[in-house]
This record gives sequence, structure tokens and C-alpha cells, in this order.
Amino acid sequence: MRDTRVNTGDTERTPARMVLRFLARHPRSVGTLTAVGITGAYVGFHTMLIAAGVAVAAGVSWRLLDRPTFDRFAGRLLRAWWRRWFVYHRKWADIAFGCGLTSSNRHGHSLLPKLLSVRSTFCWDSVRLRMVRGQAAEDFEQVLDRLANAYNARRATLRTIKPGVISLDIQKREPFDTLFLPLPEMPRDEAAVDLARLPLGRDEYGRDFALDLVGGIHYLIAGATGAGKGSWMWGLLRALAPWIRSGLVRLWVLDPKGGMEFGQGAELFHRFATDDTSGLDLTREYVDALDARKEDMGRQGRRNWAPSAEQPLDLLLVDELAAMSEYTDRDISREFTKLLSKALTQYRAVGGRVVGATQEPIKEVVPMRGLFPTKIALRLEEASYVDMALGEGVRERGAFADQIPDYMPGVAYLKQDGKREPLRVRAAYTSDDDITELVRFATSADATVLDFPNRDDGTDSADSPDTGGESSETDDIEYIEDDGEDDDFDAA
Ligand SMILES: Nc1ncnc2c1ncn2[C@@H]1O[C@H](COP(=O)(O)OP(=O)(O)OP(=O)(O)O)[C@@H](O)[C@H]1O
Repeated sequence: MRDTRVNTGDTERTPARMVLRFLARHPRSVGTLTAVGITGAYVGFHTMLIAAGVAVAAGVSWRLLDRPTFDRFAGRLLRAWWRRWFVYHRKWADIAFGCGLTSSNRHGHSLLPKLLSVRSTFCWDSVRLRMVRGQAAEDFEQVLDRLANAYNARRATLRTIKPGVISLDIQKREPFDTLFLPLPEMPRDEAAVDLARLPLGRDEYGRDFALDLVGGIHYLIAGATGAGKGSWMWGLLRALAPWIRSGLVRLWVLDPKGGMEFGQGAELFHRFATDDTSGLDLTREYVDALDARKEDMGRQGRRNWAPSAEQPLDLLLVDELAAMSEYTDRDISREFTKLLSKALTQYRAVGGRVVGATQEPIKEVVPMRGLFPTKIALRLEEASYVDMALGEGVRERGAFADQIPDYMPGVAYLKQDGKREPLRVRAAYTSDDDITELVRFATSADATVLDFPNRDDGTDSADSPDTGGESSETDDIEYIEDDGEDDDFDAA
């Protein structure tokens, strides 16, 4: 059994034992120190100091120039190390004692849950703990608020990793609290549309965030009711506005909840279905159209598709997948699932794209969810839904979509195939007025389209919960400031 005791007295702790124990328990730290020592002896400590100085300067410049990539490759590891030793470990004994998480054995020795490791993402830290024998996860659950307060964090939640081991997940900041999120301006020109960068909102680092229909291909959007799926989908359509207008993109929209979400944009759509039966017809037609294009291109020996009026980007939008795959006739569900899987696997190279939304990312509703290269999880009802939506193990890597508060619609975690870390992002709010602006623009025949009236006077057209009616001038954007996050988060 591992020794989790504190105040055990010195009876067993001879210096030799303590040194051996330290060596065995901290192989990485000991290995690093040894390597530094040997290198120093070999090349000289003066040279090493200069090399270290250069490395620090390079690291600082990297962080200043491109914080997200610095964070992905180095920052999170350095931060996890720093926090493990100088935040969590340093205060752990006092905090565990204060929260009543210590216990004692029959010899009267105090026992302390052992801090095993720390993982860090931009917003969350996960502190892995081995519980003392006799403790249960519920003992920690009861004091989560006290733990969060003790570490000056916004909130803390708990996960059981395996018998005896738990993860205390601590949210240390919420960038979208202070980030003013203006709705990206709707492009007016075909040339202004870049399929690989369709602006939608901001990411947790305060950078502009855009959807990518070239590399990201198909999108699965999962979110509980009211989580803000609408802003994501309408935001995408706004970013494509000039292409919709000129026919470079054709919209096939399936809104089987009676057209509640997309009814307002019916005029924009090439095909629109509002129930499961007509939805199936629409999906069949979509597949037939792209099959025909595929064959056509094959006959002509063309391997590269480029959007044109004859061969536009064909975007299939499905608002509630469950209505087509779960809460419908078995025959409809079976055929729809087959057709959608085909659409997801065969039309990338011929201009077919799919965006599907669901409240429940379970296997019965989205059996083909692995075929969506990009997955987005807005606020979800269950912790187990997160991995269902984003992929196995992504919650463990910090995508706590079930912890997104319901007063933050539009906030989501995005996971792209090929990228290990999920990214926390927020879509700007697309109000009914913004949709009206899109419809007017994309359906007007002449080229001169006036700005939507509300925007002329500099007021935000959206009654956006975010802005509280503030000016929509982009100069007002408030970027996330790095205001000494570590200090802020340090134990009180
Ligand atoms: N990006 C956003 N920023 C701020 N508020 C938002 C955002 N998106 C949505 N909201 C707010 O949340 C409400 C619910 O959003 P929305 O209807 O898009 O949710 P939904 O996920 O589509 O829900 P449902 O599945 O029930 O249709 C909106 O009426 C709006 O007030």
C-alpha cells in the first residue's frame, strides 16, 4: 500500500530511505536534474546558462507571438508542472485538513489523500488524487464548493477514474465572461468568402474563430435545448451569404421539428423539409444529385471540384438528427442513416458538406457520428454525452461541455480529427434581425444592398444577452487579458 501518511514520526524515515524513496517516486525530476548536471559538467555551466537564457527568451517570444500553439505544445505542460508543485501540492495538506478530507489510522497517524498528477488546459485543471482507504468520492463531492473556494477557482467537479482514484476538476477561469463578442460582419462580396475561414465568433484565447468547410469538412453539433445551436448554424449561413445569393452554395435544409428553427430562412433554401417523410425525400434527392456529379466528374476525368453555378457547394443542414434517426418510423430511420452515412463518406471531393445538430449525441441518434471530422459540443445534459459527441477520452482532456453554464449559450468545445486537444469557443449571437438581414441580402436581385437599419446608427441589432445593447463597433472588443492567472488562481 502506498504511504499516504503525514506526521508519522521519524521511526522509519532514515535519510537513506528518504533519498531512495524520493529517487523512486520522482524519476522525471531526478532524471532531468541528472541530465542537467552531466551536460553542465560536459559543456560547462556558463554555456548552459547562456543556452537556458536563449531557450527562455525563445519561449517567451513564442508565447507572445502565438499563445495558442505555445500553450498546446509547451504551455500546458509547464503550467501543469508549476501548478502541481506551487499551487496544489504546496497547499494540499492544509486545504484537505480544512475541508475535512484527512483521516487517521488505528495507530493515530494522520492520513492525507495523495496528489498524483495535475493536467492543465486553458480553462480547467484536473488534479488526480488517490483517496485514503475508507474514503469515498462522496466525501469529496460534499466539499466541492469549499475546495473551489480554497483554490480561488470558479467551480470544482469530481470524476472517478478508477477504484480509489478520483480527479478533482477545477475551473480556474471563464474567458467568455469578459469577452465582448460582436457578430462578424456579413460579407457582401463573393470574393470575401473563404470556405476555409467562415468567421463565427471567438475562441478561448480571444482569437477570431472561424468554421472551416475545407479542412473541417462535415460538422456535428451537439447541444441541449437552448444551448445555442441556432447561432452556430445561422452564423455559418451568414458567413456564406454572397455565395447563397449567387448560387455558389445550395442549401438543403432539413428541419424536422416543423420548421421551427429554419422557417425564417425558407426563401434561401434550395430544398426545405419540415417533417421526417419529406426530410427523407430531400436526403434522397441530395444523395442522387451528388452521385450524379460524382459520375459526371468521373466521366470527364476531373478530380478537383471547384464551386461554380453549375456545380455549387451542396450543404445539407439537419437541425435535429434524432427526429430522422430515432423518433420516426424504423424504415425512415434506416434509410436516412444509410443515406447520411453515404453523404458523409463520399462527397467531400465533389462539393458535398453536411452539418448535423442534435440534442442527444447517443449512438441510437447518431450512429454515424465517427464520420463527422469536426465535432462541436455545446452545453450537454450528461457528462457521458461529451465523449459521445466529441470522441473517446476528450472530456478527460478538458472538454467539460456538461459544465458549461446555461447562462452561456453558444459556448462549446470543438474537436477536430487529427488535433488532440479540444478548443473552447463561442459563436456570436445571431438574432432574428440578423437572420432577416441575411434573407434580405441573399434574396435581393440587385447588387446594392443596404445595411440592416439597426446597424446604421451604431447600435447592435441583436438584443444579445452578451452585449446588453452595447455598441457593436468592433473597436469596443475587449480581448482576454492575461491578468496574472496564476496569482489569481493560487490558493488563498
Ligand atoms: N451565441 C449566443 N450568445 C448568446 N446568447 C445566445 C447565443 N445563442 C443563443 N443564445 C440565446 O439562447 C437562446 C436559445 O438559443 P437557440 O434557440 O439557438 O438554442 P438551441 O440549441 O437551438 O435550442 P433548441 O434545440 O431547443 O432549438 C436564444 O434565444 C438566445 O437568447
